[in-house]
Amino acid sequence: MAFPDIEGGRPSNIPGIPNVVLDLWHEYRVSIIMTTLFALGMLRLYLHLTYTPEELRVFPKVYNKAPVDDVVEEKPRQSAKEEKAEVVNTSDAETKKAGVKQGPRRIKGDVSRKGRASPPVGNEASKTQILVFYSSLTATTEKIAQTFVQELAMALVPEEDSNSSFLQPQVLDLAEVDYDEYFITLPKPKDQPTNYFYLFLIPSYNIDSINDTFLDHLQETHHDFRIDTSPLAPILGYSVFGFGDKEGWPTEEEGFCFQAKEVDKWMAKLTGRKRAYPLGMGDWKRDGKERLAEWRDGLVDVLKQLHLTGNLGEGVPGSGDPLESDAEDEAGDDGEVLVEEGTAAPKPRKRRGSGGLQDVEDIGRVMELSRDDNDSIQKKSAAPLAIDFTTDGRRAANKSAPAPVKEMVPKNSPTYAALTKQGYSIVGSHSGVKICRWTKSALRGRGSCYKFSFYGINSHQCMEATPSLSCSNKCVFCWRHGTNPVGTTWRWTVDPPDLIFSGIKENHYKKIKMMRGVPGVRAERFAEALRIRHCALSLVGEPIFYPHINDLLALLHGERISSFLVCNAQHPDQLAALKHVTQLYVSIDAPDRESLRRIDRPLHRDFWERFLRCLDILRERRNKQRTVFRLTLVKGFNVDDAAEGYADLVERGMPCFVEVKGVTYCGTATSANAGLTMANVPFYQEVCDFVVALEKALRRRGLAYGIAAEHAHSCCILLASERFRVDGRWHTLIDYDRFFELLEEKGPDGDFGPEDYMGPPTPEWATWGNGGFDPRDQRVDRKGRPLEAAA
Ligand SMILES: Cc1cc2nc3c(=O)[nH]c(=O)nc-3n(C[C@H](O)[C@H](O)[C@H](O)COP(=O)(O)O)c2cc1C
Ligand code: SF4
Repeated sequence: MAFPDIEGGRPSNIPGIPNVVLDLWHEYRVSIIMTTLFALGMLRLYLHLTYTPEELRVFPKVYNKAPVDDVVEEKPRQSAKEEKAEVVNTSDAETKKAGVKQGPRRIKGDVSRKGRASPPVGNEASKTQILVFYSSLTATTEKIAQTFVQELAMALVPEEDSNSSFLQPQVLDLAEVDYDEYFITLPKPKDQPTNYFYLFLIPSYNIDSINDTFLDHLQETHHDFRIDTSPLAPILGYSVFGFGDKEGWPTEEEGFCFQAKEVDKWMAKLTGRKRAYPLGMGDWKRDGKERLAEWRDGLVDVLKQLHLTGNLGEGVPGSGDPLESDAEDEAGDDGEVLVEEGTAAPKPRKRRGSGGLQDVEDIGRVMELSRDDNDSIQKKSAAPLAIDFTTDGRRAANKSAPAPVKEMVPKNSPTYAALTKQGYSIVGSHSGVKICRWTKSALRGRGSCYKFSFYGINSHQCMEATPSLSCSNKCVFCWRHGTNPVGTTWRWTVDPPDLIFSGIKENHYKKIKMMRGVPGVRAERFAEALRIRHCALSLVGEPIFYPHINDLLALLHGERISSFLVCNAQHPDQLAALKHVTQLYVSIDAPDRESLRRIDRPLHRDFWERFLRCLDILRERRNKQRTVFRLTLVKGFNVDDAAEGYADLVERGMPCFVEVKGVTYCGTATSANAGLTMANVPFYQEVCDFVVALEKALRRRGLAYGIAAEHAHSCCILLASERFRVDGRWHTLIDYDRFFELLEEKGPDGDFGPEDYMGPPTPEWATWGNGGFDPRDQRVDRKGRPLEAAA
């Protein structure tokens, strides 16, 4: 039906709209649309300029208290520094007095990435205020906190020292404090410039509690885009201790101390990782007091150090040390032979930026560069001034031998720089020490190396070192290949053993201390790690190459540090002259002459004769030294049909143990020379199959060996002589105290043997078929994600 047109009586096409409107629309629609859009735009702009956003309620849950709502006057901008986000708090009383309307707090200003600077520590005018925050439902922690603060005061603020730079520590209940005042900004100092140090005593509850509110607050603060992500960065440091109950929550996975872990995590974020001491944890019914005392002592040391040096020390934020990283170190550990990501043909490699870290494998390249670029250290030192320590120990000591002239790794050489960048500490001119990845892993409760499962070595108390960075082999699978000085003779200056001993210890402890701020480090293990109990002399190079190896061993043993010495079976004279070590390894990289030549690429022409002589020496000394054959399996090189050949060697050397380990893949760089790839790394099942075949081959020869233990995590299996099976149970662990007693009683050449310091039975979880992962720890993947414990 058509409608009559108003003007012309023309019927409209759209029902209900007169034609005149439509005509007007058609004529002016562009102008109408443009005008409307412009008007809308103006309106939006107006609203934007005049609208005041909803004020922030950072922490709505404040206990039975009126919220402290601070209104901040926006200050005129004066300088870039003053453009930081600023949160101003006043107390309730002040707020009321000023007549300020109570309401949510306003935060104005730009987001700042850096926290307010603290007054310089150590400055006489500035004091350090320790605040001990606690939560408590059933009052245990409250009581503990009161005593704890007194103990802390006694250690840091002695009565006789009225000038102490520490103020009396204060204890604060998290159920009572105003979180805005302590956990968004810092409390305003009263009389003098004050630095704050936060400590937390946190029990865990799996029910709704003050802890949840507190944690919510920390989390919200961190995520609030209006607040600096690290608003607590100005504090000097923090540390957390958790209480839990192992009866109800036996493991961390089951919730033991889970809220202390959370507080630690969020405080790390809010302070810009100022964890001054590792997270401590204690079972209030069992070891709580002891663990707390240990944690307190560690903290007191850190605080004293802080006041001496003005900072938290290396490895803790501010130092820029790579150890701060949460990432696991990829570098190899003791005797862990790493296959580099190989390519068939060598390719020219790009030089990295000078600031970048070098890979372990890059040392080789740097060494080459050092040879070329740096006045050819190696070429110069190749002068005929050699003392051959590898053929005859007595000749080596001959006074008529020309004096050595060169340092093996001079301080100003690129090799030195590359090694130190790698995390090696070079001690003297030819020794090195490096904190091993298992040491770090154990400190963080992420598992220990196989030596814990097999021999009871605590990885976090183990130092990995070598007195000789030089070696006489060029093994194809060695990640050190081409990187270290090589030679059949010692052509360098010889450092005294005491210098090496004190240097390796000092550097090891320094590296351990750098782990203090690393996430996940456990206070208990950290404290234990400050006492070296074991030394793996195997890091790089050939320890037995060092002319005073026996003296160095005596120094280690003198401090009751056990010695695991790994040698490459190329120095029979040194081996024969070696005095007692706790465990003596010989690397057995191939079952026959040709394979050995192909794999180890020894520098000695008579390598096979040397090798066999070493096995004979081992056999002769098997009742004196605790001997081990170390087999590293590299698929395609020394695995296929090799069991019989290895069995022959075992028959000849009759070691106490045979450790079989799959080569470890390290896919961080190309090595080229080795030409090995991931395909050369045997699967664990293949290692198992090999070991079973080897055991059978040994039994066929009438040799009494059995598969005693395994550590699937590092692809390592242990065959043991039946000498170490007592009453049907394997006894592969070592009684270290007994070893030292025997040594002290009978001397380094004394007449005692491996059975004399045999330890208790191998733990069930470590025996063959049970995986071997330390049940106390949490297994993680390379990215730190929890994994199921190895079956
Ligand atoms: C209700 C309740 C829940 C708990 N939940 C846990 C827990 O999840 N994990 C844990 O390790 N301990 C847990 N515990 C143990 C407490 O953390 C431990 O007893 C602590 O010492 C209590 O401290 P307090 O007396 O200061 O409240 C819980 C205790 C209670 C009473
Ligand atoms: S023995 Fe010591 S150095 Fe060797 S892997 Fe284990 S922890 Fe590391």
